[in-house]
Amino acid sequence: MADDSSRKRKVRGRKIRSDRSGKEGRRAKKELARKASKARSQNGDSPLSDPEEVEPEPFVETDAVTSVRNRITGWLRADQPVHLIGPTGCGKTALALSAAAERGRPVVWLNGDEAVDTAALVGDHAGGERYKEDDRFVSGVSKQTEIVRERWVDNPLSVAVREGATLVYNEFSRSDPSAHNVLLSVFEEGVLERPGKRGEDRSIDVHPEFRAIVTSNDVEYAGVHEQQDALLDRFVGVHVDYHDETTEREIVDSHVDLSEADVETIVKTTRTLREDLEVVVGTRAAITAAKGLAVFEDARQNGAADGEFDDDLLTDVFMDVLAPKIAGEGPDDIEALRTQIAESV
Ligand SMILES: Nc1ncnc2c1ncn2[C@@H]1O[C@H](COP(=O)(O)OP(=O)(O)OP(=O)(O)O)[C@@H](O)[C@H]1O
Repeated sequence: MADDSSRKRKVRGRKIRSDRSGKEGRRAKKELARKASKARSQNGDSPLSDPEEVEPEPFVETDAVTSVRNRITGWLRADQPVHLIGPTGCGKTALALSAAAERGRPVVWLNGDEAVDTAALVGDHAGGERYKEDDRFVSGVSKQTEIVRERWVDNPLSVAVREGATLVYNEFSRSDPSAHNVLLSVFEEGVLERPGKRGEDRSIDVHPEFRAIVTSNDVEYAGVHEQQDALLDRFVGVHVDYHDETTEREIVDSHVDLSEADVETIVKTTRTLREDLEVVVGTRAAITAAKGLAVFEDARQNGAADGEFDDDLLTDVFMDVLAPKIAGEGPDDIEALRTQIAESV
């Protein structure tokens, strides 16, 4: 994403820095969201989650961000499920949620992991209700019947296809590929089969407004959790890369209360580390480092200007932020990471 495409900006949502006008703005926005939600339910839609409320984090829109988001919403309008592929922490989830919110339909959120199977997607029997009927139709003779009524509980995919929601399925490639067989008939035939369910409503007709956005890490996309081609072919794949420097600065700035010069230093350091290190250094790392530097009072050398942090502390902070990425590795690797960070800083 080019730097020059980031001039126009718009910040939506909540900033940590809060002033009176900000609070009033949020109150007005909440009120609008409440009215929108009411209007939607009166139109027959089920407000599963208010699209205004699925975006509690600040969302920065530069031209570059808006352009990717428009590609996503465009494909959704063309009734194509969208697969967002990109490195960890580059902003896929934020984009997916923003595109979903833009549609003004209810949003259903799902996180992929090993434990997600077909039942976790479509629903399951949640035990049975058991009761006894005791007939004493002839004096002295009694007939007892035990009745077990099964209770079925729908899970996110069933709810989303029925209600015409936008399904945001984060890190979907972390789930077992066989769990996704049910998605094939959803995209192909417009029908969701619920394998465990008995009776006439075993399948659900997919609502015409149902849409899906899935995200995956570009490493896992090609890794052990490879999903079946037949499914991946149904999606359009939108590749998302790290944002340009100006956008990253805007994003960090929207999350913390630091001066522009401070944010600039943090983002520059993050981008240098991204080039120099083997571990993935996403925008999330920049935000976390900025949150740390905002609270550590000894972050500055005496008399240092905005944007100048104590080198050792900057190293410590980025070390803490990135250390989880080499968790489980030996002391040599930890030391090597520290040395590399110190050199880059
Ligand atoms: N446009 C944006 N406006 C504000 N914050 C953003 C924006 N894009 C990304 N962020 C922030 O950057 C961080 C990383 O973004 P996000 O979680 O969307 O990345 P991701 O690519 O989905 O990461 P992962 O691969 O780990 O799921 C989050 O804290 C998010 O709030």
